[in-house]
Amino acid sequence: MQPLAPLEGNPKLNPKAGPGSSNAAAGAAQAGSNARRASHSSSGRPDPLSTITHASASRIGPGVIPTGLRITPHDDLTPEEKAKRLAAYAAVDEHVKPQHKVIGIGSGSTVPYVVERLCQPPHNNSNSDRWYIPTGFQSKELIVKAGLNLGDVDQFPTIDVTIDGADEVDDELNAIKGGGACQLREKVLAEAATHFIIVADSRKDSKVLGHTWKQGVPIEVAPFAWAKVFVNLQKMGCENPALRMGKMKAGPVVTDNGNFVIDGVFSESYMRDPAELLHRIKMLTGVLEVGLFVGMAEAAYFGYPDGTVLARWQDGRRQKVDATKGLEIAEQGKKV
Ligand SMILES: O=C(CO)[C@H](O)[C@H](O)COP(=O)(O)O
Repeated sequence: MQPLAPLEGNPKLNPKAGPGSSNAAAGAAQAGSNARRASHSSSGRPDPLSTITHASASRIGPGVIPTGLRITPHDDLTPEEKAKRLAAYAAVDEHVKPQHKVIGIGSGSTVPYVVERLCQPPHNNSNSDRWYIPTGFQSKELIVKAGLNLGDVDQFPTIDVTIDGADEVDDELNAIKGGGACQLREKVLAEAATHFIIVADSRKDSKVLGHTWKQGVPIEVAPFAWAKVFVNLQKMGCENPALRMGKMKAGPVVTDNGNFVIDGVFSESYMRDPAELLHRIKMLTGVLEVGLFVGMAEAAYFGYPDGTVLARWQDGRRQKVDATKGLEIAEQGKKV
């Protein structure tokens, strides 16, 4: 087997490498990936810098051209989906300001409505010089399909606002997250954000964690260490920890970071002190992140099936919010 030729060996880029040259085949194999990116300096040699793509030019597979977001008419949504949309719209309208240039996008089924609203007036007017940072594959696709500028947290370690879903939120805005196995990146983006805002439907609005989310606390672990962490969780009193298994895939769920997830149910006394529980689980060697977000959210927006949205703040304030501003577009089922 020949190793892949260096960029210079690509016959499309280097006229000297003819069809008979040893580099031709390997060069042709590379052509697809390089031709789009490479440009040439005046000497005719590829400019090495041109292989570094600007983040906004990154595209996933067939979605090379942004497809835009199809907005489902509001009346066609189920009451739960309407509630998610209203919560997302309200949070965007209240927290994303024109001066915000770096926005973190969470994961789950509520977050697409966040992106939908960000693509509508007046928010879309600020999008050309804004960067969007995903918390995983799903949100990356959302950003790319919407034609928004895609960045990453290593380029933007400080984020203006991150908006994300949650599996359950308690009275003090502590949250369980990781139902979609994205908790590691989600927590990095929540922590990097000046404002971290949760959006959810009313089923997530709870008093004590574990009351409505019965699946347990999602814990991301290094694959080789999963069994050791599993036993340590049992020793802590975790009830029936479960290695999360894939659907339509033999074996465990593998996160966007290549790790496994253990879901651990803990007693109510543990769940009433999520800061202590988080600390204890995180101290287990092999644990990479815990889906307990303690004291991180500034506000949470809960959509109710009757069309109202409740905003809860970390200081205990509760407020009904008008979430209907963006619905004019949503009601028409437009594409943005
Ligand atoms: O933490 C998450 C993914 O890891 C999600 O934000 C959480 O599961 C909520 O998802 P949804 O909006 O679908 O209820």
